[in-house]
Amino acid sequence: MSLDAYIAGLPKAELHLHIEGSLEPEQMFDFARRNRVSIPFDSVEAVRAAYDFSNLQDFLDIYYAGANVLLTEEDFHDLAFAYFRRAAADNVRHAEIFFDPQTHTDRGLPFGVVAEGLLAGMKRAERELGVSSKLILCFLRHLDEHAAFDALHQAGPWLDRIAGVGLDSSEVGHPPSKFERVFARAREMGLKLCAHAGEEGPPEYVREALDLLRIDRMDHGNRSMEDEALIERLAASQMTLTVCPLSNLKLCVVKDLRDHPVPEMLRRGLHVTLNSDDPAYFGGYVNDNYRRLAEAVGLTREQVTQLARNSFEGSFLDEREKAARLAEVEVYAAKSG
Ligand code: HPA
Ligand SMILES: [Zn+2]
Repeated sequence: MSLDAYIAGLPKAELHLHIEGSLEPEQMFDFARRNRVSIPFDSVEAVRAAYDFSNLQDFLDIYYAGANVLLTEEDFHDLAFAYFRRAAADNVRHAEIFFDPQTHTDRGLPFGVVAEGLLAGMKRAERELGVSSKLILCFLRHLDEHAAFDALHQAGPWLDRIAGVGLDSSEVGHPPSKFERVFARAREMGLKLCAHAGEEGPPEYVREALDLLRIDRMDHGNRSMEDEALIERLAASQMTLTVCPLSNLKLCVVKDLRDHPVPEMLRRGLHVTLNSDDPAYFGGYVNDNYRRLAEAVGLTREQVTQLARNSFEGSFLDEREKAARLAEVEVYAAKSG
């Protein structure tokens, strides 16, 4: 069996996926048409041509504009279910998806329209595709602390169906320290904590995410590799890093996939996972990330299997569910060996 075929059938979890970043250009046109919203493109090709980014902010400007076509509960349901269908085709058995409520409530949508639509799509995916999932509310870090508290407050009626909080959007200039109090509040409420750190921001931001936000999982974390003490700390604590190779390539975090830090992260014993981030914008879903990285840096089958194990271990599933999913990985690895 080729490594590509092995990757295709390997059971895996996706832990870093912005649901708004799964909005494919075709869907953008469908939603715009049915909601009578105008978009500044005349064809799917023109949209794809605009996806040429030189940094995170370049991408975010287009990503937030794309979200304007999402208006109804049905839109959010359809967006989520389409993602799960695509993920199921990659043998993603479990996904923990981020959403950015402030992007929508700031345009006048009720929080409940977004949450109910996404939760309905998640429920249907569990029922029809057998893909389990959890929902993570991300605070936009370019906005202030008060806005983050407001988003957490608005989430109140849905908090029994929200697994955790995250921190995304423009990193540089918006350090984790800005959100220390709202993360402390989320922790008291029993929510899991994630934060994007070290995508473009310096190792100091990674340290703040660990020490001030006290995160359970780190999104990206690439620039941790510039700091020896931080590498050792991440290895010792086995902090899960949700790394996104094709995102890193498209946003120029790495110049070439051959320079990607994952092999060094694995060599240093970091608990790394592979994820798609914003697949509609970055040119690939989970299996594309595994395959393209494996090809570029020469991952072995054993390394690929370890990445899949890590994805379940790093999830917010309970220990019994984790064990069941991990057993599926071992059965697959043994059968395909
Ligand atoms: O990769 C990302 N980084 C920061 N914010 C984001 N929002 C969507 N994707 C990203
Ligand atoms: Zn992200």
